[in-house]
Amino acid sequence: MSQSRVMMEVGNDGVAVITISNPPVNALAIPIIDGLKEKFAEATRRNDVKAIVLTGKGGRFSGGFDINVFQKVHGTGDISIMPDVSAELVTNAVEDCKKPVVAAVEGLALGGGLEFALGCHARIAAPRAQLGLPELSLGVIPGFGGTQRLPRLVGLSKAIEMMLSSKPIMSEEGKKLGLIDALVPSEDLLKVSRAWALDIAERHKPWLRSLHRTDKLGSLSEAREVLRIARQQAKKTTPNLPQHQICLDVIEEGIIHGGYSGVLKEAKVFKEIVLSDTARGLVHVFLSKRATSKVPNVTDVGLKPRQVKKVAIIGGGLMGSGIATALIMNNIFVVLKEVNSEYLQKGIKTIEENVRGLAARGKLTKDRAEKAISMLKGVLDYAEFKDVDMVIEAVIENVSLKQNIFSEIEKACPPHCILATNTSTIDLNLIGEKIKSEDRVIGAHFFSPAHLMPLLEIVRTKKTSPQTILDLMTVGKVIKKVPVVVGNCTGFAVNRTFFPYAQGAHLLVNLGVDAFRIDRVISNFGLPMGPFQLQDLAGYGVAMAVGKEYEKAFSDRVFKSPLVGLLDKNGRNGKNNGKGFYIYEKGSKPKPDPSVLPIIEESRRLSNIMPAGKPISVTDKEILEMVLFPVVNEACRVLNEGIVVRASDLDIASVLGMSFPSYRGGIVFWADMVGAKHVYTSLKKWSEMYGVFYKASTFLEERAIKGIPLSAPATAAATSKSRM
Ligand SMILES: C[C@H](O)CC(=O)SCCNC(=O)CCNC(=O)[C@H](O)C(C)(C)COP(=O)(O)OP(=O)(O)OC[C@H]1O[C@@H](n2cnc3c(N)ncnc32)[C@H](O)[C@@H]1OP(=O)(O)O
Repeated sequence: MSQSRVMMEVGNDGVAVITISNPPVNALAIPIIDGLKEKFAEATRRNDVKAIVLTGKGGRFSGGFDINVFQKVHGTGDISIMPDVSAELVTNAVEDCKKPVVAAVEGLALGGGLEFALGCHARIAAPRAQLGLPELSLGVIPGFGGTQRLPRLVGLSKAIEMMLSSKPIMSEEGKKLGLIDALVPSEDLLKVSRAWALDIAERHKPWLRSLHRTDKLGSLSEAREVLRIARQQAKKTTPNLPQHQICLDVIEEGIIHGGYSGVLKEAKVFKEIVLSDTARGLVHVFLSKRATSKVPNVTDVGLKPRQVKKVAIIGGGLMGSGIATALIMNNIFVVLKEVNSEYLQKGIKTIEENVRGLAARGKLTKDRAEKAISMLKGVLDYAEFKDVDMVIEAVIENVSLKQNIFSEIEKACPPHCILATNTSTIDLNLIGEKIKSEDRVIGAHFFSPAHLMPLLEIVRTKKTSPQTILDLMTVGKVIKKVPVVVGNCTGFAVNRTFFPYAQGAHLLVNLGVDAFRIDRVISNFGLPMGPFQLQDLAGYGVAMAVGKEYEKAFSDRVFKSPLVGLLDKNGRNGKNNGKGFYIYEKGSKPKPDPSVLPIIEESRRLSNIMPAGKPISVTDKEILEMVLFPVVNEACRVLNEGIVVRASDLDIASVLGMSFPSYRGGIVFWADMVGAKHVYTSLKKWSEMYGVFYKASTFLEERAIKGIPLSAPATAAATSKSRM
């Protein structure tokens, strides 16, 4: 097996070309590592081999160590699965090889892939190859010597920037930095690399071992200063991520005690950090994100996605204009329909501002921005709908209005056209009730701002055809979203799961807990802002409108807080009108607004739930759990009802739709780390103290009692209830 995946060919020139072949990205799986060990040993041994070229098949050098192995380590806790690559292979077999080794890099060299190239004696690259060490984004640090060799090739500051940001550079920049020795057209890559390797063998070119170089490191005091500043910055920007400080410590070891000492420390620390909760969470998110593109009976039944070239959007409000922006920026023609020219012009203006704003921030070139804007056409009737491939309705949340629109578009659009709605709450069966083509009705639930937020929740009904789902998934990918296919229910997967989030926070405030403390606890946990600041941002109108929907759908477990109504009555509408829980001043962080306190007091008086009229006393941990465990509880109901294909889809949806911290792996993953039993017993206790809002779901109760993880696949009984 290993032999078939790492190939070696020895040419008449005496150069052995060792090729990694593991499509699609030539990940360094364990058989590949074994194959590399074997081929390097053979090439070193053979007398007819003068020099070696290491390359990857299919236009990609390597996407790094096989991330699935991390998952196995996490599942088993057995770190011995990890092979010794850093010392035994990259250092001893490659860098200290008796024959020169040149890396021929094309497409990408990431993580362990780049680390192999760093261990070679020269690196020749094709244009636009991505070079990077993204390990920190997986919660680990580079483990094949990257923390030592990269600073020695590109300088300390640049190496730290590349590792801490996890962002790759292009081979063109790599050439300027000295990471790449020569940049050559793809077709010449192997030819030039072979010649380069022979030149080293014949001493026409220098035989450089990266680990032995010191010329780019600067003096010890300069290096210490660079590290000090990097540590300070990392502390500020990534306070919950241990891998950043650890990576800097490992880099420092090599600077003080020499590269090989650094390599040894790196290997030791790597084995510890790979087992950290952060690595578990981030690896889970990486693999789960890719799993969302596998939808049973949709992506595995041989259907081919049809191309969507032209989309009509009905409604140019905040959502409609954001969706239109996302589409035109990715080369899809958009027809924007509004009811009158005033609204239409407003919608078009918003879209143009969105696109030009992105160009101003350097996200796309001016030319690309103008091209995108030219792909938009505003209309006031349905004439242009005759050749659209998809319609996305994005009008206000009104059932009969949506039903009328669906009847009209069914007549105006061609028979293959996807009929999508961007509703965030209304039952899709209701929206499609009055038309014949219910198989083409689907939810395209974007998150605001739609041109920036990465999640696309695709809502299917029992009648939606697999082709329609596949086509919308494809559009999602074209516009660079992560499409997650979910079933139909109030709030769908994300908003439904998170409806108790704001309610839990309100319940605590009404029990006497300080609102600003709650926000602090939640943002320290890793969400970008707490629930009250989030409500300020969305405006209280949204909170009141969706609150009513949830009261209708989940009357057995909602908490009705008088607070939002009171804020509204007092003329407050959050950030919109500058009167929220916080004071918003340009250029400074939001500050708690003391004038909101009497309104909170009034709410407490009205709700009258404080035990014996006194505020409850809780720890920060309890605050966190009293806000998030009800969310976990609702997630359990979503899983039980089969609203998502797999638990990890809900993790991805929570990370991308709600900004749940990715390093905690998503809502279900986090709950399993905390333990279903603890979630259940806590909820049980609080439901006895504070009422039905905390009542544990049967799914949670069963799993807690039986010791089954919440993420374990549903039982046969539950599957039969699936809404997918
Ligand atoms: C010890 C070492 O220091 C540790 C390491 O090397 S850790 C690994 C470091 N490398 C990385 O983080 C790179 C991770 N991969 C990526 O960023 C992207 O996959 C990529 C830029 C390589 C390619 O992106 P793209 O073309 O959009 O394809 P993408 O869908 O992401 O990946 C294609 C397939 O390759 C898989 N894949 C990509 N990189 C992988 C890796 N390092 N290990 C295992 N599988 C990998 C993906 O899971 C996906 O599998 P699927 O088809 O079954 O869903």
